[in-house]
Amino acid sequence: MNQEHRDYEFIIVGAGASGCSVASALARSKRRPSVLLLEAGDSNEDPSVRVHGNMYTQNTNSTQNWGYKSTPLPQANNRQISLDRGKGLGGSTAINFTFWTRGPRDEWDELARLTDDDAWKWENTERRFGQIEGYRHLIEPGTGAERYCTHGPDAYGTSGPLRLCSQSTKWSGDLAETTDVWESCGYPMNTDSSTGNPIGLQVCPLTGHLGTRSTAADLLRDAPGNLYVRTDSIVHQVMFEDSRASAVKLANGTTITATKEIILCIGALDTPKILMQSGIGPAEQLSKFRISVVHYNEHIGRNLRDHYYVLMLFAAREDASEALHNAPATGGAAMGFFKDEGALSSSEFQTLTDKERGRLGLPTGPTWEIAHDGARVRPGLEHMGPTSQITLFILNSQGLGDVKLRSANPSEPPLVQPGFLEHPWDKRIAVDSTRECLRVMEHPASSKRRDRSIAHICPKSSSEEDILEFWRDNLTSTWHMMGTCKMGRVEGQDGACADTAFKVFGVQGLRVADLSVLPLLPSVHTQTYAYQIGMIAAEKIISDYGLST
Ligand SMILES: Cc1cc2nc3c(=O)[nH]c(=O)nc-3n(C[C@H](O)[C@H](O)[C@H](O)COP(=O)(O)OP(=O)(O)OC[C@H]3O[C@@H](n4cnc5c(N)ncnc54)[C@H](O)[C@@H]3O)c2cc1C
Repeated sequence: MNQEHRDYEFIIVGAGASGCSVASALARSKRRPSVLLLEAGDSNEDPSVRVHGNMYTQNTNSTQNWGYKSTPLPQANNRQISLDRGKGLGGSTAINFTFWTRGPRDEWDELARLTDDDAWKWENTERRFGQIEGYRHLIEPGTGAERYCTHGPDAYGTSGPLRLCSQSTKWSGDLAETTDVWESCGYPMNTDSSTGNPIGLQVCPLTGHLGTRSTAADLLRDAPGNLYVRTDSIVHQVMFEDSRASAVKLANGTTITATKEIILCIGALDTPKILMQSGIGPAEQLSKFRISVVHYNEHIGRNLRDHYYVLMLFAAREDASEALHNAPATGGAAMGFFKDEGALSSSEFQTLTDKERGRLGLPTGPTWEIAHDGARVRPGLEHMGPTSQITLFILNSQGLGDVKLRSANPSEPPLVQPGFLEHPWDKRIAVDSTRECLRVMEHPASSKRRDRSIAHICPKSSSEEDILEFWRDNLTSTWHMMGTCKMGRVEGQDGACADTAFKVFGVQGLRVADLSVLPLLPSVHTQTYAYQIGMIAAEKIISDYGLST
């Protein structure tokens, strides 16, 4: 085993949204501690991997994606679902679809209540967003776009390192029309979702600017010399002296020592895997693979939750994509976050816990989402001619999955079994929301560009049976996995594996600061939560070690 000569005060593993946030804030703190950021993938520096126009396809670049797959899922007709995870500086933010959703203020406040910590309160998360956002307002007055986006340039932070932009310099007629169609069908407009209320039709910002994707790696720009970033460094194990995390062991056998703490930020699938490989996890997993026990915790790897979606494709009369594709920032999806009010009085609702019922009732928390994009000819589907696509997401999915070890070999991917479409609540939302999408496509307002007689990919009918079969054939992950190392006030209570300061129970010197720790599944896209987790963890570490004085 090679022992590296140099020690670091802090070692952060994983350079995604959360890892870059922790590393950047710790390294810039007044005391300038030595911080090593270890990332398995490469630097992602090549400009070709930053083309914002590839926002929906960057995840197909196999060098940037771990390429995990689920186990065959009976509730998805035994299909193995792609569980994309980004690799390289920026992590999943380097391959994601770039939608920036600040989330519901009520859910941030609920996180503050669950953790008994005001750091999570909306007013504090709003302040932190302001610190990292570098928003550019591209809505041009006089183009009609103001009707869809009433906020000004200051709704978001403007001087942070993470470039964001409003969706398009040219407001495509089709994008506006698509939004109008939903409005004609009774859905409300939300012209400013920066305020902590995502409900309604909106055009949310994207993480990119003037054709270039922004990623979490942008937080590392101009970092001081006490931040050491090392790519192509796969961590296999955390090493312990007694029960104190003291070093990490890399795939090449090198060990590197941390004198203060090790912080795992490798995402909700790899974090439980590495914890188990390091001897922290359920007894059954540790004994099955003969891993020396450091601390038993039956909940590591359990409570996996995620959003999932289906795509529906309908014929369109003409290709309206020209304006969008020629714009420096592409996008062109009319988005909508909606609450299924009917489901809130359903029998399926009654099957939920009091806690979950309370959460679903929060005024700003949506239950389903659509991204309805412009009519266009799609690569690989040219034979269909122009099509219009609805992506339909279930946001508060209740099914719990798990992450287990595949073998004792840390190079093997984890064994992941998501709990998609298992819970009656999920089925209820899938049926209600799919019927709504079909209703919108049937509405006379849709007829201007859509050829309503042809649906290429959609349920055979609006019967419950056909809709659920459609979901089983088509559902896939939204890659918003979380919850596999939940935090809580007491070990084991509600599945808690780490305390509310992110410290892993039962050991010292080890924190988890990524989406694994979230005790509730956000009702919007998750990159914003991963950045917040990193920033909040950094605030706690800085305070614990007096690094700001
Ligand atoms: C295809 C796709 C589309 C998405 N679209 C959106 C979207 O539009 N909007 C949105 O808000 N969210 C989106 N997301 C989700 C969002 O990007 C993630 O929730 C967020 O990036 C998670 O942050 P994280 O820090 O927890 O993990 P990640 O960003 O995944 O970072 C984890 C890092 O750890 C590294 N790592 C893993 N194992 C090891 C190891 N053993 N040793 C060293 N390093 C390791 C990885 O290589 C990676 O760089 C999308 C995700 C994907 C995959």
